[in-house]
Amino acid sequence: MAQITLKNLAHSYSATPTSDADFALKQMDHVWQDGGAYALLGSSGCGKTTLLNIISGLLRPSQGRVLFGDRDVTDAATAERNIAQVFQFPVVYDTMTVRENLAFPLRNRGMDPAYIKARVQAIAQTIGMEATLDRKARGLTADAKQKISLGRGMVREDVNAILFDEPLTVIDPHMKWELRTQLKQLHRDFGHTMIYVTHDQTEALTFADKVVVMYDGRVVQMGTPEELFEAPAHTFVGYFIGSPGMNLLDASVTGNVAQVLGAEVPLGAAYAPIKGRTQIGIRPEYCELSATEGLPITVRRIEDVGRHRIIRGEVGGQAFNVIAPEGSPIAADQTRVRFEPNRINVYADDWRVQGGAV
Ligand SMILES: Nc1ncnc2c1ncn2[C@@H]1O[C@H](COP(=O)(O)OP(=O)(O)OP(=O)(O)O)[C@@H](O)[C@H]1O
Repeated sequence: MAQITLKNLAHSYSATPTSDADFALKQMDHVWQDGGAYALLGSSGCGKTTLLNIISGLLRPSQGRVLFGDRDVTDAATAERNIAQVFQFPVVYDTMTVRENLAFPLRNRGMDPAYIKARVQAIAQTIGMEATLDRKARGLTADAKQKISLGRGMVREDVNAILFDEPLTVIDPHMKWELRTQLKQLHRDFGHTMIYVTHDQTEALTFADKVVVMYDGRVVQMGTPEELFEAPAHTFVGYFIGSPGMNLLDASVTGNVAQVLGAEVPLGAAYAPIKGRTQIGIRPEYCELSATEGLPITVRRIEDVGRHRIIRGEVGGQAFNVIAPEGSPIAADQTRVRFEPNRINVYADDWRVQGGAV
């Protein structure tokens, strides 16, 4: 297992990049801790696969270095990096049995047959395939084949890291939940460094200790699910994490007061003068309808989603969402929305500004 360091890393698919826009990955410096479970999350085209391919050695970065522990592996081929990879679609040997498929990476390294037998059995149990161990892979469903791929990715205990590229895409929804939970358990049991690429926030938040959010070729935040929820470092994180995402309103901020749509909104922290486009961000969970306090809101519709209700409306002509507890009455005179001051984040040109004591 190893700590992975990305030093001064950047990548352009163009041989002659001239501007930032030509870089699929903008310059970054990051350390991924040994034994961490990371999810790499972001929308399509933000650079997740590019970054994963650089870590695995499928792609050489146009700038910077990749270190596994103290070893510089920037120029090392994938095979030399001692990693396991699981891709979006199954990679299995059809003519082999499930057992032979799972044992393959261990046999290849000349491991002891008794160890192989026990290890394959343990992995088969984890992926729920003990009963099919002696069946040929040919003829199995896509689900089952992908479970074999996952099992093979996890069978070696001595790898530096396991990289998963959207591995649950072909798995049915119920099984997805089960496999995610098992992956997390495997991480607890064996402590491998795991990097899991996905564009699904539920998948990322349930799997990872640390979620790495990418946007437009940059890592915009690396944090625990709670940090991403409470203090999104970038407006994209606020929008992307949460259902619905964070509300944003243009504002001007002086000290611990924001001016929004001509009204004063108290903030939980004090801010030095801010340059650039200033916005306040507030999660729907921390908003509340009121008859007397806050900004005017026009309610458009109310959605019942089980444990709570989503009130969809508009503030200052912009879409705005409020989450209300299930069963709480909404009166006709509740035409305003108030915010919890301590839960308001302030942004300058999309980046979170740290406030100070009031
Ligand atoms: N081989 C390539 N040649 C040129 N441009 C590429 C190549 N591969 C990716 N890109 C570009 O680099 C950017 C990042 O792509 P990448 O595949 O890393 O994103 P992603 O976040 O993994 O997206 P997805 O979730 O759709 O797989 C995109 O603009 C993409 O068009």
